Amino acid sequence: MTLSTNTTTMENDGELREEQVSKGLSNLGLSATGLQHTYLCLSVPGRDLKNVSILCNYIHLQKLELPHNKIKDLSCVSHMPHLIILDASYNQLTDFFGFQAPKNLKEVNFSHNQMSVMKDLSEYSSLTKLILDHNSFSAIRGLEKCERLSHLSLAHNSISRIRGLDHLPLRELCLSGNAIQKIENLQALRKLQVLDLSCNRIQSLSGLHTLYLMGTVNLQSNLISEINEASHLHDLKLLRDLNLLKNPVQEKDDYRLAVIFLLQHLTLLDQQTVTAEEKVSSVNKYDPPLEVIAARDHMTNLLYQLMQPQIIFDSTLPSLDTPYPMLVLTGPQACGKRELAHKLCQEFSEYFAYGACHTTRGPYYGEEDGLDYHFVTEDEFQTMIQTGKFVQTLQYGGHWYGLSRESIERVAREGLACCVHMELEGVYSLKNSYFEPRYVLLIPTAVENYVCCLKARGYYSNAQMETAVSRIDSYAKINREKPGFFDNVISCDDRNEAYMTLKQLVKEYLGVEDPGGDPSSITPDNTSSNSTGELLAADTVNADLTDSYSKNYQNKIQARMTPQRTQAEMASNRREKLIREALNGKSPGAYADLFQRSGPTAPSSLASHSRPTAGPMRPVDLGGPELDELSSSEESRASSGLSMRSSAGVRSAESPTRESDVGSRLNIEPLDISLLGQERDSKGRMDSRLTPDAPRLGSERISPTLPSSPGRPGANTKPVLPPIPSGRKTNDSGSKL
Ligand SMILES: Nc1ncnc2c1ncn2[C@@H]1O[C@H](COP(=O)(O)OP(=O)(O)OP(=O)(O)O)[C@@H](O)[C@H]1O
Repeated sequence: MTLSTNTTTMENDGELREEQVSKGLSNLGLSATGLQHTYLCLSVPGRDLKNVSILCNYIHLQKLELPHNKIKDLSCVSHMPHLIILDASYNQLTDFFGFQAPKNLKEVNFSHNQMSVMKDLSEYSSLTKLILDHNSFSAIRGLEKCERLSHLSLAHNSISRIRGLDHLPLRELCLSGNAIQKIENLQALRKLQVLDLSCNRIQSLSGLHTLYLMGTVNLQSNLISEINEASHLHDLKLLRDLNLLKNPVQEKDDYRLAVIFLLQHLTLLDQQTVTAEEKVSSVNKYDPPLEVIAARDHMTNLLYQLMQPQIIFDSTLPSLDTPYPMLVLTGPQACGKRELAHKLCQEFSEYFAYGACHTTRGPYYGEEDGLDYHFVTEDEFQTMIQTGKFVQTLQYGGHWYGLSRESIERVAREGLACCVHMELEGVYSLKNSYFEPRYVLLIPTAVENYVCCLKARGYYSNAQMETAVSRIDSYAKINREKPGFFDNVISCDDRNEAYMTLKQLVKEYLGVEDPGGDPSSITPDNTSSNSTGELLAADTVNADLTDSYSKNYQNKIQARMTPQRTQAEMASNRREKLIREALNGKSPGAYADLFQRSGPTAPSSLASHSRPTAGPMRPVDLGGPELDELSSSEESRASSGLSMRSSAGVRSAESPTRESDVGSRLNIEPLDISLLGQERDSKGRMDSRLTPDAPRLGSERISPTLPSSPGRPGANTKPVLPPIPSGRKTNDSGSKL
């Protein structure tokens, strides 16, 4: 602190007198660091002084404060070799540093004077702070050698270009109120922390992206009109305070949220604190996490569904307590999910049928409406959303995709499990629903092969391909970080191998032998019937799926499907007839036991012990409530579980052969995908074929009694894997084989 003179008498000629000096003198001072220093200070503010030549005699002054006077000449400073701080603001100085350099001069304030030209300050190498506001400078120059200058202010001058500051160790720079149109030549100011460029004519924020220590940027009252300009500041991780007030960009819709999204480290925007709520809202709006996308999608579809007139018993689908078996193949676009789903449904037609989604994209070559997708217009799709037809939807690659309730029901009415394919968001969305599918992730591990597949299709732009490739990581990350999210993971680098693995997996789920017998025994271009009487396309297994698109994939599929569909239809009709009869009490037959007991809610392969081979069948012990405890809900289940029962994985108690099969199958356990994720990490590639025998870590075992998604409705009451239908086979007379 300095002591100011209280002198009341002042000579009219504006000359500083001895007695004023003596009153204004003080030898107390505090250094900027707060350490006590003894400065020899003179402070004579606001006395209309014009002539301070008397100060030539005060050669020991270290701090001189002469603000708010009318001084035009400061040459006396040349006689103060020890001067450290000089404040000559609000005077009439025209000469910039019009004195010989005091060797240790550190801080100078010449603001509110009449200077117009900066001169070379090479001799002032000790300068740390220079305030030159409200002068008439039109260019910055002469500072090159000021190697300690950390604070420079040239506000309210006539500067139109930023230059002459290269490599200065500036921490604060103020160029407010000039005529600057462009942020330039600041790249080398690596230590800059505070920048004030307010009240200029700046339109773009480019030119700041390398200033990594920047914490505060004031751009109030400029001409910034695009929100995207904020992305130039994206890499400035220490930026906390940004002021864009009075810029045209403020008029943009959602300006604040958008800027907060782009600059998530901000704590102050336009002089207002950025709240945590704003940060969350901005992320949810501009880059919603998959969970949020899925939650919104689920909410939308559920709400629209609930808004429709409800029809009791119009659905064969289960309720919250009775999961309907579905198989969901997921993975990045063009990884072959759809082909594998078709193939699987074809070969396991007694168990699965393909659930075709709706899409607004046009059919690719060879695709058929109703078989691959239901191709609909944008309007039709939106109408379907608003009439509550969808279980989930997704906008992907500019098109809508949606799985309709009817697509699933159509399959459920046949007594079959529905097999669908979808992207990750769809999986998240389904996990919100009352469906409890098994999710099999098909993931490319050889990226080059995958890119080749994408290119081979010839449908996708480079950007689309890049997106698809980048999503591989999303799938891998989730698999790694959320053990149990996918029930199984299969590498799809080789489609044939992938199919064999998938098939093996499904057989384990179902607990069946190969429905097609030994595939290697099937010769191309023939069909044969296997032990169960199913017709199999001859090249089902051996077909080279990798280039199936180019080989008119559709024709092949159709050729294979036609006889089988007939077969499947016959089987379905038989099942439906039997179920109806059973419900009417006419014929207990093959389905009677389905309505008398509670079916297991996870594949028997997960059970830890075998069941008795005869007598009333008990559910596999999954660590859940005992059969007796469940019996109270059985009647209601029986009335609602029309197709669910037939597809609930209940095995026949009357089939010892199958029971013994079950016993031998009890060793088969679900693949340990958490381990697989780790393997992929450590090896860079997953094993292309994942077998149930794959090694696993005991601690990472998936417990069948664990809820698959904690917090999900019903998750605490259901096992992780819902049942796949037992695929009860019937001969023509309807009795079990
Ligand atoms: N209802 C849906 N919800 C979410 N994703 C879906 C849905 N229907 C289809 N998809 C996915 O949208 C993506 C784009 O579909 P597209 O038909 O272009 O690819 P595809 O040829 O079926 O891919 P793939 O060969 O992997 O099956 C695919 O990954 C597909 O699985």
